[in-house]
Amino acid sequence: MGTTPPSRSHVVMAFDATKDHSERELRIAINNLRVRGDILRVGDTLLMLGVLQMGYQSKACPESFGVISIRAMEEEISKKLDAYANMLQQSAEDCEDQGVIIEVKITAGFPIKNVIVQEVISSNAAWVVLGRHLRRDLKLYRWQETSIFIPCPSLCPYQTFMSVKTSTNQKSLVGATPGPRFQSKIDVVDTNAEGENELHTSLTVIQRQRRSCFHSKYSGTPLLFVACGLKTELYIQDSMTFTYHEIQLATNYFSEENLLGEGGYSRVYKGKLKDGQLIAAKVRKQESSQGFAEFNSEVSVLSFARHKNIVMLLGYFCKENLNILVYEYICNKSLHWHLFDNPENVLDWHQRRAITIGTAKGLRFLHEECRGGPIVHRGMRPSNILLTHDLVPMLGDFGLARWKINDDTLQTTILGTIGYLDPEYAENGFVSVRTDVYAFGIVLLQLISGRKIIDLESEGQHASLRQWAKPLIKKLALYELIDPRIGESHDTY
Ligand SMILES: Nc1ncnc2c1ncn2[C@@H]1O[C@H](COP(=O)(O)OP(=O)(O)OP(=O)(O)O)[C@@H](O)[C@H]1O
Repeated sequence: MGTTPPSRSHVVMAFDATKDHSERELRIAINNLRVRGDILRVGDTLLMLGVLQMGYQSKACPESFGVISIRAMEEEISKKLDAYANMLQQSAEDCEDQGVIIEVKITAGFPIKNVIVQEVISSNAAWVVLGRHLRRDLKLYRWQETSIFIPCPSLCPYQTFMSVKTSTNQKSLVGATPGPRFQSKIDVVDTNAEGENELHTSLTVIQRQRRSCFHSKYSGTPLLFVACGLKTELYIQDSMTFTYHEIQLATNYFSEENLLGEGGYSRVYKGKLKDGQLIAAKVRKQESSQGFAEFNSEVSVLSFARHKNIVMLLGYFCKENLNILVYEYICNKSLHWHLFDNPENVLDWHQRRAITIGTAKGLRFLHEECRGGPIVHRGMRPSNILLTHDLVPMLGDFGLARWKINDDTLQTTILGTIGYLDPEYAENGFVSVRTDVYAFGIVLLQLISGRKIIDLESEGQHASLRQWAKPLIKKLALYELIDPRIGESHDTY
């Protein structure tokens, strides 16, 4: 190998993203790089650079580089970025154990070699590893005087390693203007190369990048870094940390009077912070390992899911076996309490309608608008819908929530409450946003009818809400579904 590269901070692994690469192929390539030990070191960043040769069209026909083609490219890049981020999840976790961060970047540009060169310069890379499809292009580079080529084990599809001198020889090496290191949106960059011979071509690049952030405790966290390169997750974690003492004081040392309730995995205490903010502190039962998974899930999901119909996580405390989540306090109990435990003040039709719409908005936000991809709540039921004093619904209890990084259904352990589980999930463990939509449908039936999942006062099949409601819905006898306690107050339309 000879020379030691001047900078060890970045290693670029470039591949042709126009071609298909399997997860296994990428994992083997990265593993091979890791086990060598001389290229990737602790503290390094491995940039997985996928190059799409889409810009070629634009070069041939620049006027076609309009809004439509850019949009198509953006979509293609986003799709690829999601797919590769997904495929690299496991490798990123492996690398993280070794102190190496993986970044994924998809760039559409032409000519492909200039795109790589630009990236090498802008990331100040110490090494470049080229995928086999790109290898033949290597001949075109004038890098030989500063490069060392290393043959790779045959299994590895990334067959050429190259060390580049990034500090002194940048311009003479490549002759392309360095692009911005991180971009916060998709950018179109046109640069005229100033280098020699074949590198005298115009370079058109559209790119998008993500930095991997694989939470060491909750691997379901998606890649959220679109381009800015900031470690958003770490920032949130640091700023959201409470001390144990703060929570102790706020809850009057977790006194019984402050106990709001007890779930399967935790106890929830009301409290008041020094600045007057009311909180609900959810303390995990130490014996519960499922509780620890739930704790991580809530932190990961609620750190990013902020919406007017979603309970806000203010912070948390986490030390060894002691995990506490700190939420804003929601003052008016749960929908379950209002529907089933508060016979004196029955919710009227309009209130139920507003609660339905607010709940649906919270759910739509999770499924369609949340940063980082769809979130499946998996615990949609009236006891997890908290109400404010003016009956605004707030979705809570994200212990079972999962990121859904792509559109495929995800198979998982079946957790949830019987009666709200859709058949696909209950029978096979396939979870998707439809899991929540089904549960929402059941909650909707409960809001309309005021009935529990199992009505102990009814007999036989009629005891089950779903079996009771289904034939009525089928024959469109919808008025028969309506809670008799609200009489004629409903809006027929
Ligand atoms: N942010 C909050 N504000 C006010 N009360 C809350 C808040 N979060 C939870 N609670 C209340 O604390 C109690 C326990 O909540 P938790 O979510 O742990 O229980 P659960 O949903 O009943 O049970 P499980 O965890 O088994 O699903 C419930 O009565 C709930 O209404």
